[in-house]
Amino acid sequence: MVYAEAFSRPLSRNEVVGLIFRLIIFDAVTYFTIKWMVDAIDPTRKQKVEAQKQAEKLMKEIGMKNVKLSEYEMSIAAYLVDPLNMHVTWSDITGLDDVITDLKDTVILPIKKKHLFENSRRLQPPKGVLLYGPPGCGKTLIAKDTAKEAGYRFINLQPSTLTNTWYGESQKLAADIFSLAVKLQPSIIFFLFYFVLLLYFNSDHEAIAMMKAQFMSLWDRLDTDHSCQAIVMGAANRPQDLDSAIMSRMPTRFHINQPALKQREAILKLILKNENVDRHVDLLEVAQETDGFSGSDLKEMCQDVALLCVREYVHSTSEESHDEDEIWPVQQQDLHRAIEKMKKSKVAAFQYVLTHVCLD
Ligand SMILES: Nc1ncnc2c1ncn2[C@@H]1O[C@H](COP(=O)(O)OP(=O)(O)OP(=O)(O)O)[C@@H](O)[C@H]1O
Repeated sequence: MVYAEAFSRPLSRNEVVGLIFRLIIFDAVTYFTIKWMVDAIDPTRKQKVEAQKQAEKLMKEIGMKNVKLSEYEMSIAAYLVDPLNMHVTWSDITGLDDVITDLKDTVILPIKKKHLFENSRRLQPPKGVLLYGPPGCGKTLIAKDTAKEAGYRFINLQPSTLTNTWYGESQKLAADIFSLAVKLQPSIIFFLFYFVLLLYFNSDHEAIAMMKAQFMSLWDRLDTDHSCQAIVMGAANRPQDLDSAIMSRMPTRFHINQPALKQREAILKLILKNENVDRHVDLLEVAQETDGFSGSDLKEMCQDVALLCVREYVHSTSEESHDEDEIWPVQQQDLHRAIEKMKKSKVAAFQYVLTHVCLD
């Protein structure tokens, strides 16, 4: 009754201003309350805040602190590496000379000599490059070296960045991956098309299907814009698991194979080059014993050997007499023990995957 009376007469100017003011306050309080509630129940909130801090630090380091980034761009930029801060060189990779030469000619040359390709419609730096082969054989290392030599910023996209998004957020994230690559150009976005990401991409969930469609169309836009200096590089263990839409966008492909005997010997030499190794150690014999090992397995095995030598030294001498220079050199039998240990752990890991992943 009171209200009816109040609204039956025209409102004064002050009353209108007061009403608008109250409405604004009410809307603001509602907005911030809902935002606070969404943030409070968002399980990825903490991760996002940390990513934001890291992204701000990295953007400052590359002299782009005034470039405005969205929340999703921040979470992707947290994995940015500036080529000037990359401590990798081609000499960190061995046994892959043919692949590296081919990659330098097909990917790096058109980037570095862009002016020679400017008037050509057919010869443009590739926008989609796929490195495929077994795990631990140097794909990530090669992608980083490519970015370093080309002088491109390297965005190492983590599968969790895509898959940990809320329902409905993934489309926004897909758009922001590409907008960030453009803002940070020249840049390489590096995807690991592994188990988690493949499950995600191959899902027939409606929201993911929409995200994928948008992802592909943005990728096409990047591909057709010749002035844009951004490349998508992907790594996959089994290219046959990749969707044909993804494969067709990565026509430049390189097979990174499991290292053969001579390559394993070269990788062992490289990994052990600064270690104290007994001069009687025969690395060819070690390479023969490590058939089926990846570069990453060899690295892990050598780290295990180094640890073994330190451990044995520490246990066999008193604490007062510990001296780094006295740790005895790596012997053939140390390497042999580490190989056997590694083989056992590979079998155990394989059995675990068979029973827990394949049978689930
Ligand atoms: N050809 C190689 N020469 C020298 N080191 C190598 C080589 N291959 C692998 N390594 C060693 O193994 C580590 C892992 O390699 P990298 O991460 O590049 O492999 P990947 O193929 O990307 O593996 P994944 O498929 O598991 O992601 C490297 O940091 C390096 O120490």
